[in-house]
Amino acid sequence: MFGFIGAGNMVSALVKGAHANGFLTGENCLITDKSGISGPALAKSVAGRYLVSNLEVAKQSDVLVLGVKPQHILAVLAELRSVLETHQPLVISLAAGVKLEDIQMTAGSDVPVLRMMPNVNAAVQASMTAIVPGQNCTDEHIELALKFARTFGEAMQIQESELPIFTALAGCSPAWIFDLIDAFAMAGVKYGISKANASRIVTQAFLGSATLVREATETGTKSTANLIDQVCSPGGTTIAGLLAMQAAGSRHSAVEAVDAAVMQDMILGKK
Ligand SMILES: NC(=O)C1=CN([C@@H]2O[C@H](COP(=O)(O)OP(=O)(O)OC[C@H]3O[C@@H](n4cnc5c(N)ncnc54)[C@H](OP(=O)(O)O)[C@@H]3O)[C@@H](O)[C@H]2O)C=CC1
Ligand SMILES: O=C(O)[C@@H]1CCC=N1
Repeated sequence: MFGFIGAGNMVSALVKGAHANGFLTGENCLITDKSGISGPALAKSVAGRYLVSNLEVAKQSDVLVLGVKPQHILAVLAELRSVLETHQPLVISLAAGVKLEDIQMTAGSDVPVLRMMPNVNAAVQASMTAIVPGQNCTDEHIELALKFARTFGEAMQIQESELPIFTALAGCSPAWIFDLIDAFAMAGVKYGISKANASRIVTQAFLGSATLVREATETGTKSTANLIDQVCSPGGTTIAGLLAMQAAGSRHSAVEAVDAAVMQDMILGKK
């Protein structure tokens, strides 16, 4: 049985993806929340069961996914500690920043805990998800977590020290990419195209470019630099635009975004 505490943006995306895959069904999915609004709606959409109490969900779950904000996760774990120590479900934290050490200490020293960092693209089974197992996780726990994560995209096991940069590059980047898509679409509007058409054009460009990069890098045929060269005709429109974009700080702003996210991850971890 999979239990979800929190039914917000991330859990909704992940449950939707895992349900589309057929992994989560009405039979193996329990959901709870705080307000009694988002949880019942999510449970209904996947034919899962909504329970009003965190403790009830924890008692009935073999895998307990904590999808509450980083600021709330330790309080929720403290509330559940005695149930977790007795039942020993695999506890999966989605929280950015909050360290395994703190999760373990609050959940109880024998409880298997694991950090997972998915992203909202899980809703369309296109997340890039990392898992970091804690000291009590067995190979079976790790396999189960990877199997679960692969129902809503790709998944990999990494070290906890790599999670801040992974969180920036995979967890946060969808928002930055949505913002870029919106910015290019607004440029289309400036030139008289409707926002809807401009968004559709730009979205297909992002989708196609990402697919091409993945194919070229996986087959080892071309690097991203080769692909850039392929589009930039000498004296053409693309090189003019690319140099303008770089002069405006596009590359620097990407690194600045990552730096700020990594810094915020550290701040969340200290709270
Ligand atoms: N959003 C994202 O793209 C990503 C988020 N994450 C992580 O996922 C976690 C959730 O983020 P996100 O989904 O965006 O947050 P949301 O605010 O959308 O959702 C948080 C959920 O937690 C519930 N909640 C809060 N307190 C309690 C409580 N005491 N008991 C039970 N439920 C509670 C809320 O209930 P209610 O709905 O009733 O208010 C809500 O459903 C965070 O830790 C974040 O770091 C990780 C990767 C990506
Ligand atoms: O903004 C956040 O903190 C969460 C973690 C990664 C994406 N959203």
